[in-house]
Amino acid sequence: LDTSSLSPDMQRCYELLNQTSRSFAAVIQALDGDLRPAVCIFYLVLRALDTIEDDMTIPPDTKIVLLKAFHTYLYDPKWNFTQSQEKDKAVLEEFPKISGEFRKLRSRYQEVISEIAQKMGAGMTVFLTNKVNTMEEWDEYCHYVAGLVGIGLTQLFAASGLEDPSIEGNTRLANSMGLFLQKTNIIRDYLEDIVQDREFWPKEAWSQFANDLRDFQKPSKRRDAIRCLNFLITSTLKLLPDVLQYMSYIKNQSIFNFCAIPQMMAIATLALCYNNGKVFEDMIKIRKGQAVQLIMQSNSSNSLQKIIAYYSKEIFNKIDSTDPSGEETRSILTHILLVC
Ligand SMILES: COc1cccc([C@H]2O[C@H](CC(=O)N[C@@H](CC(=O)O)C(=O)O)C(=O)N(CC(C)(C)C)c3ccc(Cl)cc32)c1OC
Repeated sequence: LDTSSLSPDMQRCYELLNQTSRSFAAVIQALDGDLRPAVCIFYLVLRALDTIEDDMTIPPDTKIVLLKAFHTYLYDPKWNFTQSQEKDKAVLEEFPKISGEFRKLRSRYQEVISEIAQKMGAGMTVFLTNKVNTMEEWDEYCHYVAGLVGIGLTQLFAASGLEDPSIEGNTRLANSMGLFLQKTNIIRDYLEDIVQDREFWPKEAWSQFANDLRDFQKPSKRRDAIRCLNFLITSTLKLLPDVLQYMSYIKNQSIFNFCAIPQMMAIATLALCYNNGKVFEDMIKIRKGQAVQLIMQSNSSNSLQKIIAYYSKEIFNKIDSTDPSGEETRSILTHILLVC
C-alpha cells in the first residue's frame, strides 16, 4: 500500500495494523475508497479494547472502568494506557495517534465505531467475572465481542456508498458472521485458553461429558472430549446458511474478499478440528499453503459455495457412527450441501 501521501499518524496506524494482524491486514488494505482508513481505524480501536479485556494484570474494577469508558477515549486527544503487558500494547500506548485519525473520519463512520465500542465495552464487563454457562450465554458473549463487529462493519459498508444502504437491515446475518468466526476461534483455542486459566466453552456443552472443562486434557477422557468438541462444531455449523445469505448481498469485490476470506479460514479450521483429538494436545492452525489457496479462491459466491461444499463433505466423511451428535451433524451438512 502506498502510504507516502498519508499523514505520519495514518502511516503509523497502517504499521500498527500490520503488526497486530498477520494475513488479515492485507485484505483490509485492499478495501476500496474511504472504507480502507475507516476499517483500519475500526480494527485498531477493537484491538485496543480487546487488549484491555485480555490483560489479566489489570485489576477487575480498574478494567470495568476502562471498558465502560473506552468509547469516550476516542474523543480525548491525550488518552493512552501505558500499564499493559500484552503483546499488542503499542495500540494502547500510541492510542492518541489512532484517536486523532478516528476524529478525522466522516461523522457517520465515527458514530458507528464509537457506538460499537460503547456496546462492546459494556458487554465485556458482563462476562469479566461470569463464565459462559448456557448455549444462549455463549451466543450473548460472542455477540458482544464479535457479532457487534459484524454489525458495525455492515453499517460502515452501507455508509461508504460501496454497498446498497439496505444491507444495514441485515443485523441478524451480520451478527452470525461474527459468531461463526468467534465460535470457531473458541473451539480451536481450547488448550491455549485452558493453560491461561480461561474458559470459553459453555458449561451446558461440556457438563454433558465431564465434571470440569479441564478434564478434557486427560487422555482417559479423550472420547468425551471429542464428543463435546463435535457437539460445539455441530452447533457452529448451523450459522453457515446465514453466512452464505449475508455474502449474497455483497456486491463490491474488495468488500466481498474482506468478508469471505476469514469465513473460509474458519470453515477450514472447523473441518480440521472435527473429531480431532489434537485440539486437546496442541495449538491447531490450518497450513499456510492451504490458507493461501483459500484466499486465492474466495472471490465469488459461487467459489464460496464450492469451498463450503468441499469442507462440508470432509466433515461428513469424518462422522463417527457412535457420536451422539452424529445424526444432527449429518442433517445440518445435508442442508448446507443442498444450498451450496
Ligand atoms: C462482517 O464481519 C466481518 C467481515 C470481515 C472480517 C471480520 C473479522 O475478521 C477477522 C479475521 C482475522 O482477524 N483473522 C486473523 C486470524 C486469527 O486471528 O486467527 C488474522 O488473519 O490475523 C476477525 O477474526 N475479527 C475478530 C472477531 C472474530 C472477534 C470479529 C475481526 C476483527 C476486526 C474486524 Cl474490523 C473484522 C474482523 C468480520 O467480523 C465478523
